[in-house]
Amino acid sequence: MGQAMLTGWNARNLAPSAVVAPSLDAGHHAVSRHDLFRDTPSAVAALLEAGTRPAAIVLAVKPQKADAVLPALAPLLGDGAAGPVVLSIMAGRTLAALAAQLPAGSRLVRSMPNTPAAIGRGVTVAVAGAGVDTVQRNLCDRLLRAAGAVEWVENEALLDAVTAVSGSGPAYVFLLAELLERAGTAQGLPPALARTLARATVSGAGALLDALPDDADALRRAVTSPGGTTEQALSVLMAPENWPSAVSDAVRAATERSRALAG
Ligand SMILES: NC(=O)C1=CN([C@@H]2O[C@H](COP(=O)(O)OP(=O)(O)OC[C@H]3O[C@@H](n4cnc5c(N)ncnc54)[C@H](O)[C@@H]3O)[C@@H](O)[C@H]2O)C=CC1
Ligand SMILES: O=C(O)[C@@H]1CCC=N1
Repeated sequence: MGQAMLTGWNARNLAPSAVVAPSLDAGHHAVSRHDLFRDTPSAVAALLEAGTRPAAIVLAVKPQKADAVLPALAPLLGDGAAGPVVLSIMAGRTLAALAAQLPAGSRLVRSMPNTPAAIGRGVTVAVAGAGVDTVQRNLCDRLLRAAGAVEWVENEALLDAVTAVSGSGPAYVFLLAELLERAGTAQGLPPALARTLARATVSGAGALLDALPDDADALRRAVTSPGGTTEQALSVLMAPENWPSAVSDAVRAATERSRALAG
């Protein structure tokens, strides 16, 4: 996901210097390839040796790796209140859990992006922790907005359901493409044609949803001729025990998993 975000920044020509908040010294980098170092202590040492103090540190490791990575950031954070803003994209990991492993007063933002970030079509929800100032919040907003839309919320508890809907959501859509391809092949389509149709249908429908102001249910109804083929398919999919309960159960399970990853 960190790579997808960096791809998004690069695709939009947001070089590190371009995302530095105007009020910060020119030598301060909001993001650099150091962020991609796999070895956090080495990356921290390299930044300190270069005299570079980042304006933001993006935490994009697995939540399960956080315990190993967070303490290694301390030399960069110094006195937390005066240090860089730490922008986490880790699922589940709460602001309180992050704060407990970072110098006192560290300025923290928790966010949940999704993988369409790689083409600038992601959507992220973010929540700012105590003490994050306007400059830091704007910096995080610019970093996240380079990857797509950004929504800020005040209530951190919403992040678990956000993770279940939009963070994990692309996987549900890709699964639909997989299942459509498989079902088309089962109905006799050559596999290559089934693949082409499934991909084009999922991406085309998504693009239509994006391009038109209509609600999803209106677009669905527009496809559905009375007595036609779509109606037959939807009578299966929309049966309460099928997609309505499956999607609801899936989002509930993901929400609960996010809560369990709190740390
Ligand atoms: N994959 C997704 O769609 C989304 C993932 N996230 C969050 O992003 C985070 C990363 O998830 P993925 O990108 O899926 O995992 P990933 O395994 O693709 O990426 C994790 C990265 O962390 C690096 N890494 C591992 N140990 C490290 C260390 N000690 N120091 C520095 N880097 C280290 C790995 O080399 C790898 O590049 C997770 O916290 C996840 O919850 C958030 C939104 C969406
Ligand atoms: O599966 C996960 O835990 C991460 C968070 C949202 C998407 N991928």
